[in-house]
Amino acid sequence: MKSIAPVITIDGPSGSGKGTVAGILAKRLGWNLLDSGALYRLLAFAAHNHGVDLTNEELLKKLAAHLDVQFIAATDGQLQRIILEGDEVSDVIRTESVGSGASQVAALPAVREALLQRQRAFQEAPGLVADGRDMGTVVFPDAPLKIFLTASAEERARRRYLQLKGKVDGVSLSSLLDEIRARDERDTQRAVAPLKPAADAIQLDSTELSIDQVLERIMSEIAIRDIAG
Ligand SMILES: Nc1ncnc2c1ncn2[C@@H]1O[C@H](COP(=O)(O)OP(=O)(O)O)[C@@H](O)[C@H]1O
Ligand SMILES: Nc1ccn([C@H]2C[C@H](O)[C@@H](COP(=O)(O)OP(=O)(O)O)O2)c(=O)n1
Repeated sequence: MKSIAPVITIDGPSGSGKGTVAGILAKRLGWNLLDSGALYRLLAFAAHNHGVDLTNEELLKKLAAHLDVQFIAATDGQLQRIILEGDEVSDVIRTESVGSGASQVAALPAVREALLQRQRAFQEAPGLVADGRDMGTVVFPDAPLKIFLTASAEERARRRYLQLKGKVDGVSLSSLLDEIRARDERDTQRAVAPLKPAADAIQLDSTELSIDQVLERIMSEIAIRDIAG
């Protein structure tokens, strides 16, 4: 019988720490990493480059199905790199305007459908850490460990502000808070695969926790389940 690689899903709103925690966990376990939000960001970015309107579901579906993207795994001292149509876009897709575009295209059912198999293809031995909004509910419903990571909107905006300050011109805490709230609203209210905890997810509020404390909690859940060998 073909053994199926285990998956740890980490879902939650923007700025809760999913990407950071997923990246460290994948490295620690020696597992593959799926940053599913990057796929929606890449699609929004590619649509902009090709002059495709973010409401044109038919064309976005085609673009999603043919997205020419490579994820180059993190190495010591280097984060994962993302290449779109031959160009490195690891940093440019991280702006809040691309995030907002990602949230818009992500509300379209045909786009989500077109990206589903691409995401499931990341489930390879020895295991996968997958972060996003619907990893535990839709993409990997059988995952043996599902985390739903949250934090207050104020704390998430503060984290984003610290992250972007000095790198991006004109960032303000109050506009980041507005953008985060608007994205939360769109991501939780959409009809298809909305942001919500899976029934069997462990909910972790990181507002008062450091990154190390969050990791410690997740490592203890991994140990309890004995899923990482
Ligand atoms: N528990 C935490 N405490 C303080 N800062 C954090 C915590 N978790 C993440 N961060 C920081 O917050 C920012 C956003 O984290 P990120 O992992 O990108 O969130 P997400 O992927 O959920 O949007 C990063 O700069 C990260 O270092
Ligand atoms: N599995 C996913 C991942 C992201 N999305 C959408 C919704 C999000 O607002 C955007 C961007 O996601 P991303 O995880 O990169 O955003 P943050 O790092 O949390 O700010 O994409 C989604 O609908 N489903």
